Amino acid sequence: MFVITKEVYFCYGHRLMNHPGKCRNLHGHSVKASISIRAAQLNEQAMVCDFSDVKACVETFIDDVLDHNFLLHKDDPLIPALTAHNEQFLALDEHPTAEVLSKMIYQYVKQRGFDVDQVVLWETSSACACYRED
Ligand SMILES: Nc1nc2c(c(=O)[nH]1)N=C([C@H](O)[C@H](O)COP(=O)(O)OP(=O)(O)OP(=O)(O)O)CN2
Ligand SMILES: [Zn+2]
Repeated sequence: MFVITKEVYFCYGHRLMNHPGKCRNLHGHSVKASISIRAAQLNEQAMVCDFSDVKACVETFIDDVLDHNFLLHKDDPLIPALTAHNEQFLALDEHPTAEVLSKMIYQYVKQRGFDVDQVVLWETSSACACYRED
């Protein structure tokens, strides 16, 4: 099995509403997502696939949905105030943890036909979450 990995960088604000510590406060991260694609056989270019194809796929999702957005749980009481002030946010069914965001990226890239091995989201330089299946 061959595995390639492409890294992409982006930013978001969020909070973890039920967190017992400081992560319940509004704060932001400048993060790295590592998207790994696998293949049992290489293509005619001797590649799993081109790094740039992975980048083009994932950047569409990240630019449109996650980058410089404000990620909140759908029950966050801030949402009515943000809506009233016409501020942008993304309401999620789950808390916006690194685990949830890595799964969102995984599912998007998989839906676009890539055989995704795993997605790792580095939320800080010392903390990451990984989503994979099988
Ligand atoms: N399993 C998870 N734990 C935490 C998440 C998460 O998404 N999944 N998120 C947070 C915070 O949002 C934020 O990422 C803070 O993380 P933490 O590593 O605690 O950040 P610090 O910089 O304060 O940690 P240091 O130990 O000082 O590096 C919290 N937990
Ligand atoms: Zn955080």
